[in-house]
Amino acid sequence: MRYNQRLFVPYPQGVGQCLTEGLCSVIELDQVQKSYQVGGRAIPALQPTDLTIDTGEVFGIVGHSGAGKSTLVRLINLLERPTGGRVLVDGEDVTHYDAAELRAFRRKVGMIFQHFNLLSSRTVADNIAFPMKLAGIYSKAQIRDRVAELLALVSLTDQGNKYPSQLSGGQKQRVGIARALACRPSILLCDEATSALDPQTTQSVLRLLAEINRELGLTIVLITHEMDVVRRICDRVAVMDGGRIVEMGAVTDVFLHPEHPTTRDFVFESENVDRDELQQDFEHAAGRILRLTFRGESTYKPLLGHVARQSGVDFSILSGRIDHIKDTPYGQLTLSLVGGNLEQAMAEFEAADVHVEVVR
Ligand SMILES: Nc1ncnc2c1ncn2[C@@H]1O[C@H](COP(=O)(O)OP(=O)(O)OP(=O)(O)O)[C@@H](O)[C@H]1O
Repeated sequence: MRYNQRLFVPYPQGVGQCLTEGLCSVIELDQVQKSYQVGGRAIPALQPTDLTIDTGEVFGIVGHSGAGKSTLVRLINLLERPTGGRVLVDGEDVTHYDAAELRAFRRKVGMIFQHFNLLSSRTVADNIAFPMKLAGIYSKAQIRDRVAELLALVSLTDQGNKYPSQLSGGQKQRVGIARALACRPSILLCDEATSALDPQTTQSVLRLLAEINRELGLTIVLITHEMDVVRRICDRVAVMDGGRIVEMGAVTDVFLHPEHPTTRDFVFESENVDRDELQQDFEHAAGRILRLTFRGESTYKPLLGHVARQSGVDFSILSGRIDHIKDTPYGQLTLSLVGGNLEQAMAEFEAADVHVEVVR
């Protein structure tokens, strides 16, 4: 039998057991590519891609419409078959699984969707139970207990007998999350899971996903077109454009120092920065313009007054913000500086672990 025993030990030992060993759910794409056949022509959607997502990571994939995000994610659970390359989970090539192996594999990879994809004619409890019933390996008691556990996990204990049409968008997505977790997957794929929700509901669904990641140790792969979603819960991010990954790294690095133009667009958009307005402000400002990036501890240090006194520079603030990237506080300030010793001021900022970029 070719089954990866760690992935396919059935409930209840299953994934919990392999997670405590810290072994489950490393996803590797090895030169994976995908073209769709349209009218006899091959339309490339994903160029050959190498990617490793580690156990317990929250990995974000951001990109504009048509960039290839959904294709990439659907290749992970083989909802799409690659036209080339291999998909490996825990070092095992899953690309050539037969139908039975694929069914077992998919139980270990939950998925949630933008429009929830709930069965409207079934109650909340039945929606959550559905994948377990489909799997045909769980007893009635196991299903009942698991549904109760999941309703509590997503804070819907009293809603089990309602129908999806009686729920808000946020509640529907909570049902979607509970259903995705029913068979105790080790990987959760989220395809634009918060795109149909208002900002407040988005926050609460993201908080729930972060909690699930932290407490259950699930690996989460999350597609979005909003950098803000990435900033709030992801550890690493890949930015996609034209069917390829154009930039990838820790969210703090990519977000604070974006290099590719597409990444820069996403970051500016998420910061609500109007670049034309900013440019006009720059034109009115005297002296040198510096962009300072504070990260972690340095965010809260009373540094500006100290540097001004030491170096004798005068400054005015052109733009600024303080926020968090996951749990790390950061700040960004754009200053115009006149007089004094500019070199000394820059050296003082850098000595305090502040990244200094000369804008003008
Ligand atoms: N089933 C399909 N048949 C033909 N072409 C497809 C199919 N699915 C996707 N494509 C094409 O592949 C490319 C990538 O699509 P994909 O859905 O992966 O992008 P995306 O980044 O997820 O976009 P969106 O954010 O709009 O969902 C697009 O050009 C799209 O038109």
